[in-house]
Amino acid sequence: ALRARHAYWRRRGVPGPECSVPFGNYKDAILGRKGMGDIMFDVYQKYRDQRYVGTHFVGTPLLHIHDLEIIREVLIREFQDFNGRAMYSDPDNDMISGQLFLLSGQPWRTLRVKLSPTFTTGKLRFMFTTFKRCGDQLREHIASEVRAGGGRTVIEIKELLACLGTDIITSVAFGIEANTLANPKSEFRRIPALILDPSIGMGLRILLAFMWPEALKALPTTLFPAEANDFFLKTVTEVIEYREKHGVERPDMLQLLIKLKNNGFIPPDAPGQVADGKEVGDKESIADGPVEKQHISIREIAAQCTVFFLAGYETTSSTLTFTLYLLAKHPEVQDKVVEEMREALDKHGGEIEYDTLLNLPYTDMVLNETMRLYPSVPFLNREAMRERKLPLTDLVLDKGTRIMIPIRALHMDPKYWDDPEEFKPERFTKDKMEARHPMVYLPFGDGPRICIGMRMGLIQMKMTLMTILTRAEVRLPADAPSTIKLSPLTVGPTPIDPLKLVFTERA
Ligand code: HEM
Repeated sequence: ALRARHAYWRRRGVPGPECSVPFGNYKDAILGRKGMGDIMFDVYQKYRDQRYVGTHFVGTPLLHIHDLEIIREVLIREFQDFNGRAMYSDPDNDMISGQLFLLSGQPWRTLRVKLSPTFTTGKLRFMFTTFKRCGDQLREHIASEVRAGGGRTVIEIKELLACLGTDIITSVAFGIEANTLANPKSEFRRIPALILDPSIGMGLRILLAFMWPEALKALPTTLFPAEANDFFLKTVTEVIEYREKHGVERPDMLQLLIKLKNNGFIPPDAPGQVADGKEVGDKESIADGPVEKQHISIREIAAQCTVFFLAGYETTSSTLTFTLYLLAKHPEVQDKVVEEMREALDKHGGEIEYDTLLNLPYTDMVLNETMRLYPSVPFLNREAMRERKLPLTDLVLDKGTRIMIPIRALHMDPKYWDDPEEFKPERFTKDKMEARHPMVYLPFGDGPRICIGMRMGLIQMKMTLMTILTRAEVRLPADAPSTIKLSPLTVGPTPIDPLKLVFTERA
């Protein structure tokens, strides 16, 4: 029966690699030897010139899109027919799985419209004081380490940035100051590690959530360990009850979600403020006309805060880890970044404020180049919401067909990038970006389902880089590895070994 299912794409004339029984094309991912993104990368290398390619995850057919115009149709122009994720989501039995990243169709649309006002530029400005407090703690932490080392010290940056990322997102999403930089044993470090640290058990659950959700639903387990689900629900419930009982308000995301719970909407910004994913043309717009009042329950808030935590913490802290590593490896780039930052600081009275971070074009280029080499999410996934032809082709897709867009492979294709392995921020000057097809670079996805936290992630990363680099110079130690070894057990790029950098006080 499996052999017959493995003929699914061949019967439709779709090219692709041979399947083996029982795993199809994903044996190495299922056995924990390679990441899902690596397999899509390999398929792309072999079938680079095919517009699309079919593979099978056990018995489930997946369609990989390589052609940039088809990608644009799926993500943007024909989005209404491809808005789903085709992922595991079972909110009735597994509360945390009722969250934005996992939903499809109308439930996704409704929730995205409700949550978008949380992520506008106006709301980011409102929450910035909360970010900044964490930045101040980071500054103190680094200063005291460097002082203790007599002006120079070695710091393991993966852990440092994970603590900082945890503190920022815990503060902004849960309204709690965890200060894990000072308390590394906090539950806010231990619990997310159960989900995010490389492990066979979690790796397999996430693999199934992406590729074979029916199997995960049939198992007597939730997506995340029960201990983590209970922890997130309990935390959110307690904080909300406390705030409501004592009339406490705080500039954070949770406050906005409490407003959604009680009033059915989040107050809009002044005109001209935009939310990620909402500046799209009529056809792609997700909200037609005014949004009705829609309340949200405490359990729903807990599910969203949890995804904000996981999506916001892991992506930004790993991108920052790679950025600092690359800047340590390329001191001339680091010098230019610091020069730009110092000028911006001078213009803003020496303080890191929201506005200080808005005009840092070279730093933006460096972050873009880092996310090209190490995209936090190595592929995008979509679902055909009805039977229809794949845009710009005659291939008829069944309803529910899973579509994969191998962004890391596109980011590394020599057809679009000279010397793709090299770190060259100059690829991202305005002119060069305008000259390139927009679909060859997709670190935040695109279309109405683009990362909802893009601006927040970028602001957070620039604040952190400015906090660190204007006070300390970072360099690779003499025994540093020339490349970073990545875990095959996580979806995003996760360094296996500790990553140490030398921090020296700047004059
Ligand atoms: C470096 C930082 C980040 C990167 C590279 C990143 C990347 C991504 C990507 C590639 C997607 C999928 C987009 C698509 O399917 O087209 C996504 C979705 C998402 N991201 Fe981010 N992200 C980052 C930071 C954040 C932050 C800070 C938050 C929240 C606090 C966040 C929350 C989300 C959510 C909720 C979704 C699901 C959106 C939906 O399905 O409608 N992300 N992100």
